Amino acid sequence: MTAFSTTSAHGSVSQVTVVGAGNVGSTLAQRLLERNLANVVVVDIVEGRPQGVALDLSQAAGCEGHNRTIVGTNDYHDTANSDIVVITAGLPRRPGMTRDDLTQVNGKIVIDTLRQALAASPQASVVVVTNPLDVMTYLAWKASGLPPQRVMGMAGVLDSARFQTFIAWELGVPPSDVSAMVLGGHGDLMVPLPSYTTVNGIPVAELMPAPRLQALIDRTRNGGAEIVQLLKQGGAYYAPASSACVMVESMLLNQRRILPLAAHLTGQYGLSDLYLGVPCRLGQGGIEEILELSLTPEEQLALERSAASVKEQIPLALALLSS
Ligand SMILES: NC(=O)c1ccc[n+]([C@@H]2O[C@H](COP(=O)([O-])OP(=O)(O)OC[C@H]3O[C@@H](n4cnc5c(N)ncnc54)[C@H](O)[C@@H]3O)[C@@H](O)[C@H]2O)c1
Ligand SMILES: O=C(O)C[C@H](O)C(=O)O
Repeated sequence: MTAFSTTSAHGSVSQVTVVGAGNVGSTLAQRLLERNLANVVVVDIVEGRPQGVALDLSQAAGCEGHNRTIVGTNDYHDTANSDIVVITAGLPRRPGMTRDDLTQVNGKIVIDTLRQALAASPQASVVVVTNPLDVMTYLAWKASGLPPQRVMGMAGVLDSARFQTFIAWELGVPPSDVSAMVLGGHGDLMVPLPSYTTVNGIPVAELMPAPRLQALIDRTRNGGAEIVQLLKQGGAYYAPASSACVMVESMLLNQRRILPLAAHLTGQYGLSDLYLGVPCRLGQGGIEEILELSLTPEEQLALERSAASVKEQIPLALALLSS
């Protein structure tokens, strides 16, 4: 069991609200508890679901040796004074759908749940997980009225973890030896960056032929859809929960890690007025810094294409704010 203890700004044990007690939300709650990172309140619209998840996870505490608590509720009052709110509420896609097909239905859920969660925890930072990720994060930022440093989206950590895994399998090395970087929107046009991907410092392009590397890039771009196809109902949740947990941990422990995540751009990479996956330093107050990597002309073009496809969806999402 980890020995550290996380405390919030007000001196008590940190608290995380997880909105949505479905696959991603309940697995994230499990990760947070079992790493002893925070007390968790999980909230969902379905009566009984968050309560059942909380009871089940509570009964694992002795076996897992953690001393954090979890409450399951349908009432946002029970989530009061959380340090971080993670939004996982919303529909996952089905085989054949794109993430963008979820904009209308999930946009309404994100606005509604975020407003209720922030009314109870106005000091919280927000991590959005719900798809389509970059557009939902932008919508959450607009709906919240919070500074952009406190609203971010989880996808780059997941996409990079997938790239890391595929490279590790290809080369027969442990995943922990691979450091991978994927930028851009969390869609088919995401931008895996071999030039910033290494195996213990060795650029990945030196370790495999170009066509193999391209196949791993393509598999990474298709990583979510591959699992949606396999599961038939719903999408990935173990690696997404781990990825969200990494972001929450970096904030709660003020690790100030540099992680790819969806951040609000105001001219970085020549892009503005959207949320897109870029490397950020993540600490207690949220996003402390957006790092601007030097990209090749091809990488820059790929990032711009990815940004354009995210931007296309923004008006549709913003219309939900006034409906
Ligand atoms: N960003 C990423 O990388 C990433 C990764 C995995 C999943 N996702 C997305 O996360 C979302 C959740 O995925 P999942 O697999 O957990 O789905 P799920 O269906 O298992 O869980 C979703 C939960 O949201 C709840 N919910 C729906 N409307 C609600 C509301 N108004 N208030 C409170 N709760 C509400 C549902 O009752 C359900 O329990 C999906 O949109 C999915 O596409 C994103
Ligand atoms: O692919 C999905 O619909 C879920 C998620 O975005 C993922 O990448 O696993």
